[in-house]
Amino acid sequence: MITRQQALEALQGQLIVSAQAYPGEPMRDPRTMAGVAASAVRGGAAAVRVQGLGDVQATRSAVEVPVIGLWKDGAEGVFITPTFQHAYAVALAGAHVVAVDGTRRPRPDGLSLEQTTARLHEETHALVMADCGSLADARHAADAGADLVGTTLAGYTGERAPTDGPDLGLVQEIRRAELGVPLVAEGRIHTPAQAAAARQAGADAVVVGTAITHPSTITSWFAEVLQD
Ligand SMILES: CC(=O)N[C@H](C=O)[C@@H](O)[C@H](O)[C@H](O)COP(=O)(O)O
Repeated sequence: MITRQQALEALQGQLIVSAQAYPGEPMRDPRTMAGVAASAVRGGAAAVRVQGLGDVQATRSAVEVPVIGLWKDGAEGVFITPTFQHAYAVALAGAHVVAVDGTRRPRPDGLSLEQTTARLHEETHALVMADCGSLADARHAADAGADLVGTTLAGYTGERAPTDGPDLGLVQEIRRAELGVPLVAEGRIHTPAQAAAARQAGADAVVVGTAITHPSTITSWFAEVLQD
């Protein structure tokens, strides 16, 4: 049993690895993704982030580090754990931290982020990570009671232009705003140097997904440079 405080302390200064396979992909299978997550832990990940109830359950059994769970429903608008029911199910599946859409956009169930967070805190032991796309989102999420804020949606919501690598400018802005909640840099961190730069910019923890756990994308990076 990992307590809230232990989960937050375990993440401080650390690498979190996101292991996700997308609909229709060959690796989209809970046992496979739990194995990928466990491999990341062997390599030094202090926590893992996985998608879908089956992957959360399988990963909980496969690793002893905190599990950040989410449930993607769709691929546009508010789709990362969009409603309280999605979030509650992710918590019941065993996630220590539930990652939810942390933007200021209306949620499909009509609840505010604050109501969603409060109900999750009341009804489960899970922490809430708000996946944000801007400083205004992060501020709003911290006010709404989120336990962690992430830059996960930077460049995906129209509020900020997508950057080639991580949006370090947003990391710096959120750090400077001193919101009083841990800040997680996430999104397009593709190299160890970028992970270090995200820490340098003020992130308390860094999530790397694609560059560690998405073989078809990594393969394409190599294949592209060999073509002419
Ligand atoms: C925008 C969105 O849907 N992000 C998702 C959130 O869970 C994942 O698809 C990303 O892989 C994850 O955020 C890690 O980012 P990257 O794979 O760039 O290291």
